[in-house]
Amino acid sequence: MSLDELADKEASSPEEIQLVQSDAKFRSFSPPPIPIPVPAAPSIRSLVDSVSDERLDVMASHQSENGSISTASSTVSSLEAEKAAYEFLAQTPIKSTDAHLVEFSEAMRTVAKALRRVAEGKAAAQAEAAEWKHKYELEMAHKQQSKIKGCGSCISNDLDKLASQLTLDTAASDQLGCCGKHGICSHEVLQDKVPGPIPRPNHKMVGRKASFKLSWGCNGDKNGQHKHDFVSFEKGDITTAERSNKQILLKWESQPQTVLFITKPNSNSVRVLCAEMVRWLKEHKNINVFVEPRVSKELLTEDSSYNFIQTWDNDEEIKLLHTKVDLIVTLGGDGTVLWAASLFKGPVPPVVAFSLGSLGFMTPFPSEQYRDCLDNVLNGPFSITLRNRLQCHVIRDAAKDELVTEEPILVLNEVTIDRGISSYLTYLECYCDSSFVTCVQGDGLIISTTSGSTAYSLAAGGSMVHPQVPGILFTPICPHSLSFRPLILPEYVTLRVQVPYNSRGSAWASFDGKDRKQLSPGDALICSISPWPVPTACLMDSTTDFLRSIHEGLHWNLRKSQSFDGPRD
Ligand SMILES: NC(=O)c1ccc[n+]([C@@H]2O[C@H](COP(=O)([O-])OP(=O)(O)OC[C@H]3O[C@@H](n4cnc5c(N)ncnc54)[C@H](O)[C@@H]3O)[C@@H](O)[C@H]2O)c1
Ligand SMILES: Nc1ncnc2c1ncn2[C@@H]1O[C@H](COP(=O)(O)OP(=O)(O)OP(=O)(O)O)[C@@H](O)[C@H]1O
Repeated sequence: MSLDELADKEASSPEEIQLVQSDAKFRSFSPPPIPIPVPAAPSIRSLVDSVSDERLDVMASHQSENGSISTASSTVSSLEAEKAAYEFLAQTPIKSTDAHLVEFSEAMRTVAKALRRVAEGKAAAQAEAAEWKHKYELEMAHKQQSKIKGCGSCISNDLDKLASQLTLDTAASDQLGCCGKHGICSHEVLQDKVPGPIPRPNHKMVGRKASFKLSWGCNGDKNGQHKHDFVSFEKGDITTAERSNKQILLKWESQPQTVLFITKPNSNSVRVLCAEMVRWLKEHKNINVFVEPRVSKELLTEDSSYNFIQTWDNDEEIKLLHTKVDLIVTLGGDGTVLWAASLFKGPVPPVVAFSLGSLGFMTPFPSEQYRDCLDNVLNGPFSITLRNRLQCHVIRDAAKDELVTEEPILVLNEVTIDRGISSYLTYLECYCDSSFVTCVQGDGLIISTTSGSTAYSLAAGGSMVHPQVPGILFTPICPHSLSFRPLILPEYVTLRVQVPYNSRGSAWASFDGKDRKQLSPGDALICSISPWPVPTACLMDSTTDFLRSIHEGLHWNLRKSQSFDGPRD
């Protein structure tokens, strides 16, 4: 449905529907209710004319569409239609004050329609501008990268040079020369830059990144092959050449050297385990360790021999972390994995999540066996789940410059748009690419990744989806409608959620359950899948870990088995 049709649909008043339904009473058949627009400030005569004309149009359309009613409709004359309209108008007197009100409300609707069109146009232009800006930044980054020849994984002498670059630099065009056509090397994975100005190199954090290779197992055969062409159309027949969702393996090409620890705060058990693991990694594996500033203080206060740990002082240094860190270890629950992911606005190193929380959907590694687990991961190869993230842009109606958008926010679970503390229904207009999806009237809407499908979206009635399935979940929260089922959309679409001007209040967006932002009428939120997923290490493989989580974490479909004895066929 186009915006105009939508606006027209909204503009149809109860009187218009009433008009058709009343009119239908005079006929020997009952046509379905078809809204007949009431003209602005009508005279009785013109109203009658328009009603009889419309009536005839309706008859004509029914004749052509449905043969069974054509005989009855052929007996209806324009005279009868006019008479019917007069009778109806006599039942529904229109006073002159009503006529003014009708005229006034029509004018208001026209203004509202025009305002909405302007807002739509502006939001679309802003989204497009943001997209072009992003493309431009990537293009510039690629140009800069292409100046630097060679590949870090192939020319070891270049590694130090590369480490001092702000991004790990490998021209995309060099990829075949670098690692061959099978697999994606770490330099390809990490070549996209964090958007924004190029940060300066920080000598305090200089280190070497281990290179690795990704490969896709095929029908259980882990042969390291990765086909880029999933679909073939040889001889005009379209076939799926390869199934797209394969278990991905990460194989180190050089030894990982640096591990970043992200830990749940205010937990004694986490603090003790962190200290133990850091020391073990340093003493037994000679690994460089980064920790958060809070943890660095804690460790150094406890024991000055932890002076080998590294940390950061400001956000600029956090932006560089992905170029230094080979692995992230999280100690906590799912919230700690979300926190770790939120630190990386661009590429994310593989995450090894140890379970020290209550549910631990995304934390498959048992902390008691950390030595074996870390040994396996550091030696590789190991399975990973590539968890898509959503990139969310808030676009303010009040933004003076159309190019000015707030920094994008990346979420691993979901972005939620709800009514906040307001007691009014949330009223949100939703678009998918350029198509209108629906208006949400209820407590709000969850736009979730498949990883987030087992979090808030699940609680709101959304389906559980395997994290490797490429999709975006569209789940309403308490919709005031009997028919609003959750949707799953393909991962390549862009969603836009707009707070319309005629909304009674603001909406609030929250990102992975944090960072609430107010969305005033006219503001919009634009979401699409980010090019930077979170690779999480699997204990077994993606599917086994997922099924284990829903069984053990959520007790999915737990029921006592029926006893053997009893009635039989
Ligand atoms: N009604 C609800 O179920 C509800 C309400 C608000 C937020 N949340 C979820 O909480 C998340 C934030 O998590 P937190 O730990 O920072 O907050 P939190 O401490 O409030 O924990 C929320 C719970 O959600 C679980 N969880 C988080 N991500 C999950 C996932 N991907 N799959 C399964 N369970 C998951 C956590 O283990 C925890 O038990 C939000 O992203 C949102 O999905 C859920
Ligand atoms: N490194 C961190 N810095 C700041 N806050 C953090 C950090 N790690 C986790 N948090 C926050 O602490 C809260 C609790 O963390 P987490 O969910 O991991 O533990 P939990 O609640 O014990 O586990 P579970 O969610 O499984 O019950 C979350 O809201 C999370 O955002």
